[in-house]
Amino acid sequence: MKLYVVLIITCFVNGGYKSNFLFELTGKINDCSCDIDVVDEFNNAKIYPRISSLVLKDFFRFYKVNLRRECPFWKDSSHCGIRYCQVESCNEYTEAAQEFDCEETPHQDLGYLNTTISVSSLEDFALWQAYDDAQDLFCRLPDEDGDAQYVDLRLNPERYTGFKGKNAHRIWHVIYKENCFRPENIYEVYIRSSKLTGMCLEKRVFYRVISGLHASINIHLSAKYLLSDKNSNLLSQCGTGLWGPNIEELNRKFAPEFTNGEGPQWIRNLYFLYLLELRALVKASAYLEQEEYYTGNEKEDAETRKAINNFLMIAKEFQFHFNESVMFQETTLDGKSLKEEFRQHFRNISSIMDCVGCDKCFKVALIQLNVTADKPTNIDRALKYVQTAKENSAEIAILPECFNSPYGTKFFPKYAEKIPSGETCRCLSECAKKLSIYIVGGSIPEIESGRLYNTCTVWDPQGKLIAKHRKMHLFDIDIPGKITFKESDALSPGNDITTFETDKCKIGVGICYDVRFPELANIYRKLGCSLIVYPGAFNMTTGPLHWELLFRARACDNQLFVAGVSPARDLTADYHAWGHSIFVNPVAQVEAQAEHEETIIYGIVDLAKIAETRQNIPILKQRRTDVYDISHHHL
Ligand SMILES: NC(=O)CC(=O)C(=O)O
Repeated sequence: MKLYVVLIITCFVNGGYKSNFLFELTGKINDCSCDIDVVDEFNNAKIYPRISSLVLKDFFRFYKVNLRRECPFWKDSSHCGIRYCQVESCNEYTEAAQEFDCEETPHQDLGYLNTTISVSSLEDFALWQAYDDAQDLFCRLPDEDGDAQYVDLRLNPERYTGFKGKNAHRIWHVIYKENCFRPENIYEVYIRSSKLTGMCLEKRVFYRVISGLHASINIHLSAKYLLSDKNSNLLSQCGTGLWGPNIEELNRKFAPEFTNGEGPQWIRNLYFLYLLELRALVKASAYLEQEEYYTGNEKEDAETRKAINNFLMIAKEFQFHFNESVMFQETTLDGKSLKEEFRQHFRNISSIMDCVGCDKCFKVALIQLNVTADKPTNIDRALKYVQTAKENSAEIAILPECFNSPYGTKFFPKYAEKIPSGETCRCLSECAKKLSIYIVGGSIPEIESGRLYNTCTVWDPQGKLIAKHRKMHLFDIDIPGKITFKESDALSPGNDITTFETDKCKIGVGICYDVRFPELANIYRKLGCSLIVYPGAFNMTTGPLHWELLFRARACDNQLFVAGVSPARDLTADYHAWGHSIFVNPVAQVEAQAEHEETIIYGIVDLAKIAETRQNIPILKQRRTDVYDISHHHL
């Protein structure tokens, strides 16, 4: 058993916050025999310093959690909010206290989940798992399932909750309305403290625990608030903005004048929860004193054990513990069923936590550009669209194949540039840096050592060239009476597969005709790509025939996201592009598709969708590699 709950609560209650309130909180803690000041003194002097050092121990620092577990109660549409999961900024309390009137506009850095774990930590986790597996576990632990992963709590401070807009309210509504005991004829979501006394002790306790948890979350969010996101950039790690305490926010959440007088009661409930958890730890001390706190590092494990024992000794010294022995006294059927109801409600609330959207997604912009014969115009227009993409919160902007030159072998020598010294590259680099955005630079004719290539460059938000893909499969086709095209008359093929990393996921790159070759997409999937981008210019013959089919097929085969970005159709040009830029999800559904005119379409890459698809239709695990080798067959 880990001490997370009490750790969290005690950290919230630690001194300091009280002096920031515009109101005083003193006196008795409801349903307990102890004063606020007594708890403060005990906590600040004895508990908080110990917990602050305990949370740095690996055993507590790394927390195993399944971030992908389905919400069992409703389809969680907050799953993939734009940009990061975040807590909405709130203006004022509404009638229903503890509920804010919130704007939907996200604070851009809030909620970014940092899943960075060092290699040595990963090695340690394997040891921990082996150790856990060897134990006799009598119940199914919540973190047992295969999709659970460790997160480093130090890298994911409490400011992150994943709550967003209506979904956050829905979660609290369901918790309070459907999973809290309520006095009869009270229909508001939050029960006024004066009405709580109409319920028996057990039901009051339940309500106070939930309200205390809610208060602790709100205090934490105010304590680590995004004060300014000036220095942050879209794909950089969490924390590049300026974070700190927001006293106004704290007061808006708790001051009596903003909360119909209820805020101070919510804080009292947090104290109540603190006492209840302290008591729970003391009750479990016999067990906790024997726990090994195994992480594989003997020295640290011994230190952790020692620190826990010391902590428990101190906790036992506290004289005003919550007296749970007066609860569930009735041996009647009613008394027993109340206890069972208690258990069920707590279980439900734990499951509801899976409905807290966890953002593992990002927005990509597919820029269907009208390409002209004038190179500077093309570049200029492309960059303007990148700016629009950024303004619409896209984190990656993708340009079409041959975006700086008309598509045709006769044009390639004239428009070709060196990479990265050519003018197009310089502009892309500058733009990526200025806007702090990833740019997948469609493709341009490249010249190197006298050879021409059809090449895609990728730029990171610092303006650095992080990948370069030369079209591997040249577009040489002949459909009599329809279209004849021979890229190999002018171009040489590239010989390298190309991926690049963002801090969200790995991305594979192909160009147009490359999409027809499933092997390439298959390799990208094997390399761990979550998205494959194909700048591409199909035409009026092959476009209607195969464009959508191929993108859906690549997505379907590999259960990942696929984006195809075409130039807009220009009927005055030699080559009539099909357009129809397309964004396909891992279940092979078209999530966005353009017509043939110049436009931007957007797609959301939701990494959880990939995991879900692979779990639901596990083709990647069911491959019969034992029978696919044809070298043994007589053909
Ligand atoms: N233009 C291409 O490279 C490919 C294409 O149009 C097709 O495959 O069809």
